[in-house]
Amino acid sequence: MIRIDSVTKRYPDGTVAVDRLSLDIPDRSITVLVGPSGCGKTTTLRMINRMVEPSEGAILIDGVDSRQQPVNTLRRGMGYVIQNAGLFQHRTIVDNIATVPRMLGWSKDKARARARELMERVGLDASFAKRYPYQLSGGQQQRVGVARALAADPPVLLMDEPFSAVDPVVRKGLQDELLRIQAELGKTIVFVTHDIDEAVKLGTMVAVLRTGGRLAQFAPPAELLSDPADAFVEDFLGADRGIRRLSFFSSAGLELLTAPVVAIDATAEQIAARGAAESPYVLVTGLDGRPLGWSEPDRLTAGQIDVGRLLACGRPFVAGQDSLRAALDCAVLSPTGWAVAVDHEGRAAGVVSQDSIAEAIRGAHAAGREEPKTIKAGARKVIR
Ligand SMILES: Nc1ncnc2c1ncn2[C@@H]1O[C@H](COP(=O)(O)OP(=O)(O)OP(=O)(O)O)[C@@H](O)[C@H]1O
Repeated sequence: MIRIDSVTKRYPDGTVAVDRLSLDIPDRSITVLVGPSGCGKTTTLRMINRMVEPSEGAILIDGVDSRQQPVNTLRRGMGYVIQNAGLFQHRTIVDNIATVPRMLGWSKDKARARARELMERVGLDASFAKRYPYQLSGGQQQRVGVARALAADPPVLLMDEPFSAVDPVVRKGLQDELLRIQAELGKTIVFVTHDIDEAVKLGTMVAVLRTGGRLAQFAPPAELLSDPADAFVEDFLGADRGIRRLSFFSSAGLELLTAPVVAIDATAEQIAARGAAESPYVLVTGLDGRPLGWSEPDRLTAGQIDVGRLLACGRPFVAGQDSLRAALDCAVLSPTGWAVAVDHEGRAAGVVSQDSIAEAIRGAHAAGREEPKTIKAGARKVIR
């Protein structure tokens, strides 16, 4: 565990960047530092690897004051990733990634083999190995930055706004990749961002800092969204935190109706029977079970169902895997107001109305109120 123990940083010009900050950063999880510009996020991160020395207080790594070990030893255990990756422009990708192993005295072959293995892990095609950084996109360079930080297999990764300079689609891909890498490798990651959505998506724990480097709240994201500590945190979280909180509730408990689902080769009797079921619409599927579209039952003619005349079924959600937020989104966007649930193979698993989803949300909130406040770090993950 990394313990930030009542740390203050006062720069020589008198600026107090961090003010008596205390945080316990749990192992093998992602802790996000978030807050407005100038609130001391970068300063805090840099105090962990001693690029900046605290003016007061201490940082303990597994109970030992970080000043008790040589700074090089400390940094060897901490990969560091920054915005725009900070790659060496005159080195190939493979040699950029091999930098730290080479510094540690690995042979060139061994370091390059390790670099190639990491390229695959961060989703970079092997054909990039011999290229130079300028021949890669911003998102690809950022992946190289992550691979380079992982090269010597440090237990800790410090990441300072690593994905801020790339477009939203690439950024989402990088975030998903980081979550996957974290699940696979179990690193202790401290991640700085000013983007609260990124913090909520990535963080096992989120520390919200306010200007002056003071801690406003330190909590798992679901708790942040349900119980912001004060008006500052509430404001920082933004207007739709109620909807965003639904990302933490599973769709597993939704009652799916299968009666209103008919296959494209349905008989007249089957269509008539479905018409009497609980929904004013039926969902037509292909012979493979995949949803094709909605229709009112009396508009369907057995044996002659015209797929082109069906109402679009929109994006379905994966029953049990996706969140209540995803299910609600599907229902809101559906022309019928009903969401389509599919299984992992994309076959229709049933349909669900907005009313049922609203009921499930009420149930989830009621259950949430009964839960203990302290959620164990690492015990939760945003569903989708
Ligand atoms: N070397 C320095 N000398 C004096 N003041 C500094 C120095 N570095 C940072 N500061 C000040 O300390 C405060 C915190 O800066 P820091 O970079 O840690 O904030 P931040 O939250 O990471 O900001 P941003 O999101 O804009 O990167 C700011 O007011 C900044 O101007």
